[in-house]
This record gives sequence, structure tokens and C-alpha cells, in this order.
Amino acid sequence: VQEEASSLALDVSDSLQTSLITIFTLFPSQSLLCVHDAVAQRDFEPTLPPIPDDVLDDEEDSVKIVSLVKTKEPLGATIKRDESTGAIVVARIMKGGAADKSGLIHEGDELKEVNGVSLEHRKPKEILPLLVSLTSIQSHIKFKIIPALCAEEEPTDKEKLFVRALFDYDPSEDPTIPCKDAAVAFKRGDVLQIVSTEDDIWWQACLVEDSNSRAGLIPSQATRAVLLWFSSPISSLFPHLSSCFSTGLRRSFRLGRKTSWAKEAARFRRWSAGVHGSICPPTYIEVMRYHREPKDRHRLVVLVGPSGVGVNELKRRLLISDPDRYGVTVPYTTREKRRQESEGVDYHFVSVHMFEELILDHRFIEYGSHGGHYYGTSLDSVHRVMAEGKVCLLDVHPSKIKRVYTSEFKPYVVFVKTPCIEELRITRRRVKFVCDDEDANPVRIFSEEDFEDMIDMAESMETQYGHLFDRVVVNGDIATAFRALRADLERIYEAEVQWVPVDWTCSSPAKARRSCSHLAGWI
Ligand SMILES: Nc1ncnc2c1ncn2[C@@H]1O[C@H](COP(=O)(O)OP(=O)(O)OP(=O)(O)O)[C@@H](O)[C@H]1O
Repeated sequence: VQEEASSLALDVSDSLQTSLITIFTLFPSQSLLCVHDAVAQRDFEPTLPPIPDDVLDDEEDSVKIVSLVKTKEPLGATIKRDESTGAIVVARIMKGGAADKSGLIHEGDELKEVNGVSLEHRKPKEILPLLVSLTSIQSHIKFKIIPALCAEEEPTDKEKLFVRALFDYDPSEDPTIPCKDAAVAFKRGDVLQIVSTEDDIWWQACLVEDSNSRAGLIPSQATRAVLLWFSSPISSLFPHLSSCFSTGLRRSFRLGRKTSWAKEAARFRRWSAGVHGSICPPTYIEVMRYHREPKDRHRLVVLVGPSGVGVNELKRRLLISDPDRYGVTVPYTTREKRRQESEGVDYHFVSVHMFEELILDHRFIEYGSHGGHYYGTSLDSVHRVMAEGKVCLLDVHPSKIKRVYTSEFKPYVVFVKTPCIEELRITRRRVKFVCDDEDANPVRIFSEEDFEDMIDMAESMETQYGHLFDRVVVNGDIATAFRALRADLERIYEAEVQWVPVDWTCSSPAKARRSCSHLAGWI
């Protein structure tokens, strides 16, 4: 059986071999195999031309080259001439058309060139035949485009999140920043637009007043708060926490995934108002543009500084320089009127009983007693100056700023700072001042101790209340300090748009009071 089977197998194989040879040597089969090989070797991926070298030579870096392989399908876009610029722009993209499916061409895109032919100074009706003629001889259409600003991505001012920095930040001195080159340096008072708070540790922001500023990393509110804590003396008691924190910084760093603007703003507001509530340290304050209407009152100008630094001197010079523009409050006192004094000009002279009534009514911004008499500055007296259409100059202790930190007064706070001790010695060498100490000579000159006290007081005021200061004027040479202050106040007086805490722009006073409440802890 075995022998028969093997001879049968040989016979079958011989006859198969013969049949196959016959089949494959036939002409149609050979052609079929040749076609198969040709098709198998062919690359059906479209070959796009290389991007020309000169493409970015004369254009801003937002130029885009879009190359589409030509098919029978129409492009599915209409074009128009932008009347203001004369540019040819994409007017409409038809749903499902080639342009739409490519996802590379959008409404509002400016068309600069098609297949190397400039579209400048051409009319739309010239461009359509040009497109047809160009694409009839080439297998692809290559557009040079300036992409339109995406309307969806350009939020309104109300949706954007702006903050004022309450501290200086220099990335070159920050050992925790993951990439110094990707960071944004800023100074206290700078306004930043926050573009991402996605990362809890490093936010992304750009400086608003610097048109060249690109978004970069800044410490988040939480990071700044923690760094403040670690730089405080108490942190040295917990060294292990410090190292945990810096490791955490690096681990969780990631460059921003974009979320919507509204989400960013909401996230920030949760930070400011809720999660960190009243213990929020001075890091950033949310601000908004305030457009002053001609009918609006002028902002209250609050001057603060250590006693003796020259707040009254600067106030006096401002009043003399423009008495129609500036006004000062008339204080209340319980002391007797002197012969040369007038009621309502030098003081409001009131009885002790009346003064105490005013205290109980919370009518004073600041009050105290001296030489057995009460003295105080009331909110009403500020109203009176503002109602005259003047800029009210108020000097109070910085701890009292919170009394006027409302949308009603919109205070502009100027800190009058001491210069270095050498400059104090030079500028105040011959200055005589009235001393409150009744045992001493009432008029005396500054001592070394006065200078040191003044500098210490200035430092502690800046540490404690610096986040409330809109401007710092160093009072070394009085003429220079006065010029700087006057120029700054003129700028504020004339500016139509100013940055103010967002709570001050709330329309309803009740809402403003509610939304300002979280500030109470850090004013
Ligand atoms: N830059 C300056 N150079 C020289 N003298 C100055 C300068 N600034 C102020 N003075 C003088 O120093 C004295 C104290 O100034 P001023 O009364 O304005 O201080 P102050 O800050 O208002 O203090 P206080 O609140 O205690 O009155 C005044 O005689 C003033 O003329």
C-alpha cells in the first residue's frame, strides 16, 4: 500500500507542476503578476513639496503653510477682501468641504500666497481663476496664511483674569523654579494676566503693560504663600517640611494644558475667597480695568508713612501747587478754638459728648487723644471734599486704610518712604520740627535716634501693609520727591482707565461688600 501511495503522490505532483507551469506561462497570468508587483511597490502617500526656505524671512512668526493634495473635490471656502486692510481673507468654510476636513484653514485667515503667487493687491474675482489655473497644472495647492485670531480663544476683558502682584519676583533668585527661562519676572504693583492656573504650583501669566510679554511661569498663590511661610522665622522649627516642599515642586511641574478662561478665573476666585479665606497672605489681588466716567468722583488719595518722614510737607506742597484740584479733610477736635482759628476751616470744634457720639456711630476713620483733647478724621469730611469734585488727600496710619478700602472711595495709596540714613542726615540736617513730647522743647531738630526710628518704622509698615501700596515715593530730596508724587497723581487724575481691585467694580454695593469681605483678613 505504501509503495502505491508514494507512486500516486509523484504522479499527482508531476501533473500539478506541469499544469502550474502552463498557467503561469500564459500571457494574461504574467501580466497579472506584473501589475500586482507594480501596485505593491507604489507609494500612495501624497508627496508634499518642501517648505520654502524664505518663508519666514519677511513675515512674522505666525505665518502658516498649508499644503493640500488636489482632488476633484472643491476646496469649500469663499474669500473676501478686508475693507480696512485690503487683505484677502477666508470668508466662509463650508461644512464637510476639503478645507473644513483638513482642519487647517479657518474663517478670518489671511491668504498671502497660493502656490508661490502673491495675492497682494488682488481682487477676489481675480483670485478664483488664478486658483483654477494654478491647480490645473500642479498636483497640490499650497497656501501661505496668516492665521486669524481665534474668536473663541479671545475672551472678553470680563472673562480674563487679571491680578496685581503684591510682591517682587525675580526668577533668577528663585531656586525652586523648574526653568528660569520659562518664567516671568515682575515687580510689586505690576498687572499680570493669568492664562493658566492648571498647575497648582506654577501658574502661567504675562505682563499686561508689556506688549512683548509672552506667557511664562509665575509662582501660584499657594506656592508664594508656602514660600513666605518657609522664609519666616517659625519655619526653621520644621526643616523636614521644607525639603518635602521643594521636592514636590519639581515633581508636579507640568507645562500648561489649557482650560477655559472662565474656569481659570473661577479657580483663582475660589483661592482668594474660599479655600484660603481670611488667612490669604499678600500674593496677588484680582484687578479689573476701571473706566472713570466724567461724572464719577475722583479717587481718594491716601498718604502714609512713618512719623516725620514728610507726609504733611508733601500734602502741603500739593495743596499749594493746585488748590482747585486738591483738598484736605477738616479734622474734629474737642479742644477750645484759638483766636486765629475758624470753625470748619482749621477744625470742627465739637463737645466731648458729640465727639463720643461720633465714635459710637463709627464715623471716624482715625481718632485719638492728645493733651487731654480728642482729635479725629471722619468719613463725612472725606465725602465733603470729594463732593466738591476735588481729589481728597488723606493721611492716616496704614492700619486705617481698611476703613476706606471700598468701591466708594477707590483709594490710591502712596507710601512715603525714608531714604537711607546718610541721605536723611544730609537732607534733614537743619530741619526743625514740632515735637509732641510736652516735656521736651516743642521745636527741635532730628536726632540720630529719630532717623533710626523712622527707618525701622518704614520697614515694618512696608512689611505689614506693603500689599496695599499703589506707589512708593522715597522722600530724600524734597523737590524730587514732590515732583515724582505730583506727576504720579496727575497721571491717575487724567487716566481714563485704571486697574482697581475687582470688588470695586461691582455694580451693587451689597454685592461689593460681600465680595470684599475676604480681603478683611489681609488688609
Ligand atoms: N525731604 C525733606 N527734606 C528736608 N526736610 C523735610 C523733608 N521732608 C519733610 N521735611 C521736614 O521734616 C519735618 C517733618 O515733616 P512732616 O511734618 O511733613 O512729617 P510727617 O511725615 O507729616 O510727620 P507727622 O505725621 O509726625 O507730622 C518738617 O519740618 C518738614 O518740613
